Amino acid sequence: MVSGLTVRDLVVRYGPTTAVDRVDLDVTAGEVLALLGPSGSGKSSLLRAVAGLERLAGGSVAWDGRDVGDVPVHRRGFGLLFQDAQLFPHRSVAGNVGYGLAGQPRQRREARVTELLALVGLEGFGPRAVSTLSGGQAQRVALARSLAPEPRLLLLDEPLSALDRSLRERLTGELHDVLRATGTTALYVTHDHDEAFTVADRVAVLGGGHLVQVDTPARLWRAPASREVAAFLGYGPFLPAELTGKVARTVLGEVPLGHRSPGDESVDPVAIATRSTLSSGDGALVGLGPGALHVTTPRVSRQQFTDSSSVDPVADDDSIRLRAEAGPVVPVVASRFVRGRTEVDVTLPDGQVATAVASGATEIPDRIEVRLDPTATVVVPRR
Ligand SMILES: Nc1ncnc2c1ncn2[C@@H]1O[C@H](COP(=O)(O)OP(=O)(O)OP(=O)(O)O)[C@@H](O)[C@H]1O
Repeated sequence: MVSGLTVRDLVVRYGPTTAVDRVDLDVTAGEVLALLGPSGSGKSSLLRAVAGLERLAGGSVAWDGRDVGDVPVHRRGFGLLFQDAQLFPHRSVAGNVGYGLAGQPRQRREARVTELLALVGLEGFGPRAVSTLSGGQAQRVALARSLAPEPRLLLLDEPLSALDRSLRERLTGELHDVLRATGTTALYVTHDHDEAFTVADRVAVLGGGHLVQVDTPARLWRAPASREVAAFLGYGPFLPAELTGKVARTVLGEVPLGHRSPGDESVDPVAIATRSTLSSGDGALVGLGPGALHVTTPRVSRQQFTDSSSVDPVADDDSIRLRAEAGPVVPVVASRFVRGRTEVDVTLPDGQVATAVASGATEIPDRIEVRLDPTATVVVPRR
């Protein structure tokens, strides 16, 4: 028997707009799957269709192999958690958390409410009026309320997006822990890839209503299927690359393709799997991830290092060696000191602007030498 959620060929339309276009998706029991994508990509429409809040224009939604298309929202056994906590203002915190347990004996209900408040870090908050809660506390109460009836599937739509960044980061970790501790099966809508990567076992990327890629966070990060996915995850700029057998050659240097010699950590097996599917005729793009460009300090102070174009490649043995070690020297656009390191925006030889990093607070001249770290790049098809 198929266990968990099965979505097949799902279509959601609003008049002429197709918001979800023939999507197939599986969430197995106990799994947390994030739906990630830019604004308007169809995430909420897909989630609402699973919940029963949106009419299906095509396809099916099933739980444990049974179609739930005709089952009304409140009978699906699915819990919902939205961006706005939507707590009942005239009930206490305990009254909110216990709302879905109305049919249970009082003692059992109270014990469950206490247990859930402890789980979300709000021990002792039961008697509080919800109007006295901070945004983060209110969202935790909403989470406890949605978990109370032990839904077989929890549907979360941007549950943290109304909170400020530091609180959001903290609650993302807590949410991960709570969902695991309760063994909750969940579908989690977010436009924030850090949030998706922290909370989910697998991430489904949507673009224009289509499912573009589904994978574990680590595999998605290391081997995005296209430039669009890579750009959405934060890679960029993208450098045109010429594929020559075992490397992708760019203006900043070479990135190894589907090949690794023993002890060579510069390409990981996941990246190899993707990169080996690129064929040399198609051309490729190398996307720069965070930290892919380093500001380097020339080891030898020579005139050649101030402008790489002035290096004579065949001058003498020494300069050939130096040339091989040097990266391009590029003009600096701007620099800033962020989180203990210096980020430097530079103009690459092809005119694109990229960010290079230097450790610590470093004095940055007008032109710097940069070097590419191939382990922080991705190679994607050019089309
Ligand atoms: N009630 C509606 N009526 C008409 N069009 C809608 C409606 N809801 C959504 N849409 C459209 O459907 C498409 C998908 O919207 P949806 O809200 O599912 O995307 P999303 O990825 O969740 O976006 P966001 O992150 O901004 O919430 C968009 O083009 C949107 O304008």
